[in-house]
Amino acid sequence: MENSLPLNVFHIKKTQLVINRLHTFLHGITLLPLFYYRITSLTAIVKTWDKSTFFPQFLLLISELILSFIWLLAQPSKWKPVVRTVYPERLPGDEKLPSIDVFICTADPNKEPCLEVMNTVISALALDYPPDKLHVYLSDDGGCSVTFRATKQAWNFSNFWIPFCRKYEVKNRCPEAYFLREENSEYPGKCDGSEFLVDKKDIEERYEEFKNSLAKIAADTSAYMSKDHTSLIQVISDEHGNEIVSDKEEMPVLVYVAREKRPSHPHHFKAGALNVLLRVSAMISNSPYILVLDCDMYCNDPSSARQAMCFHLDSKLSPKLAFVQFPQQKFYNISETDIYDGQLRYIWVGFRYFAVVEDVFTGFNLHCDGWISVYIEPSRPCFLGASPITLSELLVQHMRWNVGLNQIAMSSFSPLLYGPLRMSISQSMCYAEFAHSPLYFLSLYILALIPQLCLLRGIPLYPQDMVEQQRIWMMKSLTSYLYATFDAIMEKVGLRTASFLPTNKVVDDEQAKRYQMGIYDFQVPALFMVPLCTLYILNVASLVIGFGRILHSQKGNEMVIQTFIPLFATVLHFPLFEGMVLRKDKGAISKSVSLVSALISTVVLFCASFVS
Ligand SMILES: O=c1ccn([C@@H]2O[C@H](COP(=O)(O)OP(=O)(O)O[C@H]3O[C@H](CO)[C@@H](O)[C@H](O)[C@H]3O)[C@@H](O)[C@H]2O)c(=O)[nH]1
Ligand SMILES: [Mn+2]
Repeated sequence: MENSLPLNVFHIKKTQLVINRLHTFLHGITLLPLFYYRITSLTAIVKTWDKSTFFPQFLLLISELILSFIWLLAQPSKWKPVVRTVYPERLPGDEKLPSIDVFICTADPNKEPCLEVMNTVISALALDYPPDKLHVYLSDDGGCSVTFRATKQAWNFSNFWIPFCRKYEVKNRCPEAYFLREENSEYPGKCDGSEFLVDKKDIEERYEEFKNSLAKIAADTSAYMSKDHTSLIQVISDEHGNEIVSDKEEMPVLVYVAREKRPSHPHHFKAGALNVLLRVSAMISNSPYILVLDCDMYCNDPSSARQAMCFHLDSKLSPKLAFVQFPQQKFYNISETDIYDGQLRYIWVGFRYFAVVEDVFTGFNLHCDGWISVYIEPSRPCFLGASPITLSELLVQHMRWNVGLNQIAMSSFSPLLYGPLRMSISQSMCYAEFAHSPLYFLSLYILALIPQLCLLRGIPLYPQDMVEQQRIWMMKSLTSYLYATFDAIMEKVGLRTASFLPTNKVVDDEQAKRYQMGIYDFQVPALFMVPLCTLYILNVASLVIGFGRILHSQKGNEMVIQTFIPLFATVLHFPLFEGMVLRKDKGAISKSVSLVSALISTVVLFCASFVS
């Protein structure tokens, strides 16, 4: 009988949707005057053919076009944000669940430590899924005896680890992470009693033994990676002579696979390894679903497979569903950067070799063929990966990804060409955003060089009236708008009647002269000048103090971006500085205004230091 309750639901994040769309709209609107200015000034330059300004303006136009292009491509992915929730407890009984093959790839024991790889293998073996329906395949692209021997040790340890996890419903089934973080408190019900403490001590000792055995293997086995060897496929089983667990629980299958490699034959890296696993698993377990993991991505939540089944067994989704994707920015080893990806895919496409980002490319092809995918971000991350922790590793990793993205962008599979006929425009745009993101380099080089060189040569690239507009708008906002609001409120509550003060049309010669020369006339009532001068002094003071802090304190880095605002204000309103300090003419800011402003600023600064 069909269960009437849904296995999964999704909600549109309405507030996020409104914010995103508003942002798209506002950003889009602001781009228009920028391009209008760029194009009109370029046409004017073309008419006079002034080479010194044409090239910088033209390069800036290119840079802004690229940035706007990628910005535009990024919009569909923000258009309709959704959250998905799954109900694994509504899944049919274990006997009705389909079987799963887990693929784990490793390539090089020198770069991917055996202990880490084996932890991933063990966490996959310990998934909360019927053991007769779970098969874990480890592809060893290095074909190293170290990895092979370590796999056997991992199997031996799992024979104790898995029953322990099942008995105490351990949530974190990656042993290294479990012993590191002591998560028992999550399940106080199961994990108090003295029996637990005895069992835990026992399993902890076994884990130490396991680690020692790996260290021993590493010490006396060669980590040589042959590029010329036949294949080795072995279903790992209990070896004769090993301690036999008396009441042995049922275990999943673990298979070690080192594919054949020949120097003359391209092996296609991870995609090649995955396709070999597809063929090998077809002979052994041939499960309809596969879970693909990198060797550094351990299972952090044993229910991930069941969570994915909430989509695959949903009769509305399943006919078209190619894969379930879990979030890509969850790491166990980092502070705040980078990417991992754990995916469940149907056996269909084999994995595409074409580019070194086989994950993006395979996903793209599946979507082009009419398959759909779902993305789920549970509050407890299902998988945790390792991210590079040195700049060098990070830059190399991103270079590989971007080589792959460029391979796609520059081919006939370019998402904007290949996609729109096969999938929706918005979906093509999402892939195109990825594929074209390497182009950022061009924009950034232009922006990092051209305005700077033009500044040295005295060539203006942005409209002059933009500066004036900004400056006057700020002056008006800080004074006229403020007082106008007060006035209106006072009038509303009957404390004052509104009046129409006509603007002065009498022209003073000196004032007219200054106006013609573009010099500000600061003969303005103190009521207007004092707030402006006070805020200016405060901004300058905070800039100076802030810079000092950045140079002298360790946490200074956090403050860098924050100095941009006072820096901008200081530069934009430089005429106020001239008016207070440098100018001596009649239009300068009066001494009394400067003095009062300086006094108020000091009081504010004093109070601020008092508060902190
Ligand atoms: O010839 C190879 C090279 C790599 N790998 C494995 O591929 C996985 C990913 O390699 P890694 O060096 O960890 O690359 P990352 O940049 O961290 O991986 C990201 O980028 C890859 C595409 O470049 C995707 O395959 C991964 O899923 C994604 O997490 C690892 O398990 C490797 O062992 C192989 O099996 N054979
Ligand atoms: Mn990785």
